Amino acid sequence: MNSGNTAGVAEQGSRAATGEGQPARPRIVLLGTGGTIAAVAGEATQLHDYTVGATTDELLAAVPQLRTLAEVRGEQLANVDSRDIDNALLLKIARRVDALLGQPDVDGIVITHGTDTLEETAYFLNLVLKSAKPVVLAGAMRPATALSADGPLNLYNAFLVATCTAAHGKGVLVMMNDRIGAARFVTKAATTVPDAFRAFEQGNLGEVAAGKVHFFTAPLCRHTVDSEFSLAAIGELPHVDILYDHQGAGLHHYRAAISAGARGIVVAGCGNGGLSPAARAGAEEAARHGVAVVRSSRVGQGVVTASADDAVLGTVAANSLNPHKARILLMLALGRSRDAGELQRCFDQY
Ligand SMILES: NC(=O)C[C@H](N)C(=O)O
Repeated sequence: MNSGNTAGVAEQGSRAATGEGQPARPRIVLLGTGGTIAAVAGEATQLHDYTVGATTDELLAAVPQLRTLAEVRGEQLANVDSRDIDNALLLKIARRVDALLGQPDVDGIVITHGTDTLEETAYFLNLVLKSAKPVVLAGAMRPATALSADGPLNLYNAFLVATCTAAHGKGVLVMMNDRIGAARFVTKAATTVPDAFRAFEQGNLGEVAAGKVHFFTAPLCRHTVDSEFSLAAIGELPHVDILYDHQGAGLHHYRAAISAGARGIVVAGCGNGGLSPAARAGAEEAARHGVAVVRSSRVGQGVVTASADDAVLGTVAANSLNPHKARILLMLALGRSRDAGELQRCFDQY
């Protein structure tokens, strides 16, 4: 049985034998949140301007093969475009997943989700869930009504992964276009093609090929059962803004964020998290107001390294987290400490 960190073809899981001597199928909950995987359009050739609305029951009915893999129960948590997800809905999703994972009659969870902000929800779950049971997010780049819709196979593959013993303990996973991504590393890197999700520097954890799950590797950053963050400690998430740096940037964005009550600002900085004069002045002003500033990058790949300037400005380097994932971690880390050294430790470990 391949249930550890060894690479290879993974076994599908099963439970105790039934009365007929057949192993019972794992019990998987499908949580629907919306997205293009649940979207319909007027024409099969219409790949944009579609409407999110297909229910979890309809998604399950469209892929009857799921029942051969698992005992499935569907639950509709939301049905929205993922850009509509706010902190309150993010917490609602996380709390429901957490509660389900605590039930002995749930062996794993598949979440359908819009792809635009899928990596934010996946990374948040990766940091707060306290279970080794598989949690797999799947989406689609084409609506359910499209020619060559990618949703049904992404969903089937997500169930293959969620019912596979090797998926245990690998953190929250993302299943798109036959690839198994780690929530920590995967990012949406293209606007419309089905092959939109990549982990440029770190690669995929595995792949589904010919109906078999292949794991290549496991993520090393702290996650799930090894994470210090817990939903129980969170009332509401603090206000953290992302500001995009550029030539000719203005200080007014920083002032607006501070006066709107932000407790943290993530700067999508230039190159290796470099700050323009306005961003630098913004970081100084933020420090005077007790607002944490994290330097990420607008580049999209690579590590933002700690700099001597961080000690001067009180800023924190985002490591290899893109700005939107840095925001997720900063919201959680601020719930524990505002100290720049502590925040940097979090960015180094997660
Ligand atoms: N492909 C997608 O799922 C995009 C969609 N607009 C979303 O909810 O994020």
